Amino acid sequence: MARVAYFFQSASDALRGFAANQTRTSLGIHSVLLSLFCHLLWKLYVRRRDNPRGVPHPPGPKPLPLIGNLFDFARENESAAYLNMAHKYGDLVFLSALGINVLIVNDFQTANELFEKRSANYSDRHESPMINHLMGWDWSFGHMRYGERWKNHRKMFHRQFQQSVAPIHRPIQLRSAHELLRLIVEKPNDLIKHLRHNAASVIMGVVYGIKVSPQDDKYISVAETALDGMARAANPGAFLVDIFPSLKYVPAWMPGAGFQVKARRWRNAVMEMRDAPFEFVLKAIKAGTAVPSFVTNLVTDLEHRGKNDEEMEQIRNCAGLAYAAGAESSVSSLSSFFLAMVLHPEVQKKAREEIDRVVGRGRLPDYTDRDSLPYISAVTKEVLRWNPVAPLGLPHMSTENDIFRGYFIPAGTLIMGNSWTILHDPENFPDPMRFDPERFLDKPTDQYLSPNEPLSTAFGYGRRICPGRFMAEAQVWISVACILAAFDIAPGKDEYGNPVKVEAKFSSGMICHPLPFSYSIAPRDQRAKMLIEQTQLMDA
Ligand code: HEM
Repeated sequence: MARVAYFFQSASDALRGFAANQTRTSLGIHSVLLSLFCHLLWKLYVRRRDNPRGVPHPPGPKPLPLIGNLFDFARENESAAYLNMAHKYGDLVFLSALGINVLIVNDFQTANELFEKRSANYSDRHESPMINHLMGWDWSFGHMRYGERWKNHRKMFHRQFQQSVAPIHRPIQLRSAHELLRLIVEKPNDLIKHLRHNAASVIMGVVYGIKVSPQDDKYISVAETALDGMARAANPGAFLVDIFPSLKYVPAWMPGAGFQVKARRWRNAVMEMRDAPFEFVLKAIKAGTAVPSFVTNLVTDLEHRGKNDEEMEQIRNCAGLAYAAGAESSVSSLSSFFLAMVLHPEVQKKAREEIDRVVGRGRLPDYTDRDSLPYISAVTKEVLRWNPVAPLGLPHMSTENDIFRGYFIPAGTLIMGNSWTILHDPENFPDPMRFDPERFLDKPTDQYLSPNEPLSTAFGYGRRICPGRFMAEAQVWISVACILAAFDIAPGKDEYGNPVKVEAKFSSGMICHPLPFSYSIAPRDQRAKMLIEQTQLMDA
């Protein structure tokens, strides 16, 4: 199963990995050092040219000669490492190594000033030669440079997933939540597998109208190969071509150019992931058997207005990205929810009391209950805050040189909004490590996250903020509501029948998952089991 470090790996990993792996490459170390030297000279020249008065960079650890802050980039426990730096250096922390500049933004107001108020300059993305060019991800607008092409794709995607439209996806989300309950009853030990199937079935249903199979689905297998390739390519220092982009012109037959062969194999999966379900829907439209979906609606509308190849390509690209961008994040959020419930029986109890009082025991909750279940909404928000899916956000890139609060931020700097630090700021969220839904109860019960609310940082920043967030949040909500209505969640038992001690520990990397933990999950009682079984008939 693919673990998606989606889009591209953090600059820290790339830089640290380069240091670790360069000796293993068969390309001569001397030519690498020479290229590096020329690269640094060029960067030095650019720095003098662009910043002749030597305006200081934002504060940060003191760089060493030549290698800069190479060893200051955190490689594991990133959140803790950057939180420590935030304590030492403040809202802005600047790191620089091998000509790559990284700015870490640790405070909500500062993030707002850069990503919202100066969004024209802080909405670009860095292009990875391996991922974007050689592996073929250049069609994905999540990877695209800021500009007309990105805007057109984003606009199309937004139209189908914006706040006012997102509710039309709810029937599929509700059905998938019910299916998740049934799968858990059937095989409670395969929880993570079921969460992956759940994410895939919502996205493939909404985007293509395709029903995926819980076992060995052909579309999902291809997507997983594609995403696995991206995760590997994003591994620290995996491919020198990301440090020296001109290597992308080296032909595949040259010694040491194995990366070209791998890139070609992954590229096939990337293109099939995008093209196979799309072609299926085109055929279904022709045959008159297509069901309403993102692709069906847009293609039918386009054919009505007169075919336009560019727009058709855009539909194909937007649809292809939805699974790549959305699946793993939804899995991460719901896994964190299960971990939180194992650790907090008192939260389960309160949630269940609310559900039983409002919904009763004769049915499962649905979206019509949403306004009457504020505690469930608070649990959903707390899940997104407690363990943000992308703790360091996805790096944005600055397009032009900027002076901000008297500091020089060069063009091409990677800006990481430190969502973890922002969402654990004790001023906004007292006792931040505690999983405590009550903190959201006295706040307005708006269902959706606005950019003015710190919690929105769980979905990123400014013009790049997650365009799937309305659907994503609604999916977490309905899953949380149905699971709490139907199941008891507890720590697993050891061989003597004692509960296993569970701690909240999370993986490193771009997308953060809870590390495997012991759990037991079973229907609350016979009545809950019956309700779960009945969903099969209701949704047939
Ligand atoms: C709980 C689930 C999710 C979380 C926490 C999440 C979070 C994020 C974050 C942090 C970003 C980066 C934003 C930035 O660069 O500042 C992002 C980007 C993106 N997300 Fe999500 N996401 C989720 C689900 C989804 C879903 C279900 C979809 C699709 C239906 C989706 C589509 C996208 C796309 C297309 C981008 C790229 C936007 C761009 O570069 O313009 N996400 N998401």
